[in-house]
Amino acid sequence: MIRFGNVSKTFKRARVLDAVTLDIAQGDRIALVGSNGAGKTTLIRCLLGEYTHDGVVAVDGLAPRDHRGEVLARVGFVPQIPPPLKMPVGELIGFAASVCKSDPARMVAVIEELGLEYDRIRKLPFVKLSGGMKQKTLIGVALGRDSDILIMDEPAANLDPEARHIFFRLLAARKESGVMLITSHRLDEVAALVNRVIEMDMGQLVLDDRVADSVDMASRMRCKITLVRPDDAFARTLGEWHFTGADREWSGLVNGPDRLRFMCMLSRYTGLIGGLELVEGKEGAPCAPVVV
Ligand SMILES: Nc1ncnc2c1ncn2[C@@H]1O[C@H](COP(=O)(O)OP(=O)(O)OP(=O)(O)O)[C@@H](O)[C@H]1O
Repeated sequence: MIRFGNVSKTFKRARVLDAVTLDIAQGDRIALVGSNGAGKTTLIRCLLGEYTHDGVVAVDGLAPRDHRGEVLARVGFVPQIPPPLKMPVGELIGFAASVCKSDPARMVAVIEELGLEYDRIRKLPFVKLSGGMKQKTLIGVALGRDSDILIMDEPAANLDPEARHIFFRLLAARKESGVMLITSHRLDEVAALVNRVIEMDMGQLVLDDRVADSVDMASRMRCKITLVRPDDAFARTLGEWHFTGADREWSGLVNGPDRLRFMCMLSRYTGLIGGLELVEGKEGAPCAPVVV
């Protein structure tokens, strides 16, 4: 459905995306992770047709840069940084709904579900809302419409715990539709929602892991790691995961819901890992080897 082919982006002389090739299919729910400045937002902006770039970006064969209207008509988007719009919230909702051919009441319903009293904010200029209120309003706009591509750039960063919980519940209800791409610094928070994890580092894809569609909360994974050489930092990290061992041999258990976070951690140390044995099983039951 979405294709990035050898996409590179340079700002002045800084190469921010470096030959990114990635295919995204209908049904993919992707956590896009990576450290600050890795290139996640830039990749998204290329998909939205906002930046010129080298290489190919296509949504069902259409280049977003040349067919912005057609592509954006399919995209619900929550930006990381809210735009500094002076128009009152009510006007913004009315405008967004008319552009998306949606019913403003659907957007308002999401906003209220996230805990905002719409009547109290509808006359306020959007730019004067708090960070969390802006984010709730933008989530309302993105989720209160039909779209088969949902792109969210750190959407939960400013939400209070109750709103985060409701937000992820709303997303879980849309799990079956189209494509979801969500950037987050908290993989644990989105782990249960996604079926693919893509990690970026310095403008490149460094991990593309497809995971089981539903994480079995009761499962656990027995893991044995052999290092090519001892490493203090890795030993400390494994200690934090309650692994035991010394020098080159380490072993421990990883619970189902932590699986993605664990894999992401391992991906940072691939150069150090000489051998990896993963054995999966249910809590209390003997583990059967599935991956060696
Ligand atoms: N408009 C721009 N002009 C110049 N440099 C830019 C621009 N946008 C992004 N960059 C640079 O591109 C690099 C990648 O930025 P990007 O926002 O894509 O990273 P990110 O992975 O989304 O980071 P974060 O997790 O902090 O949001 C950074 O070094 C940033 O300074």
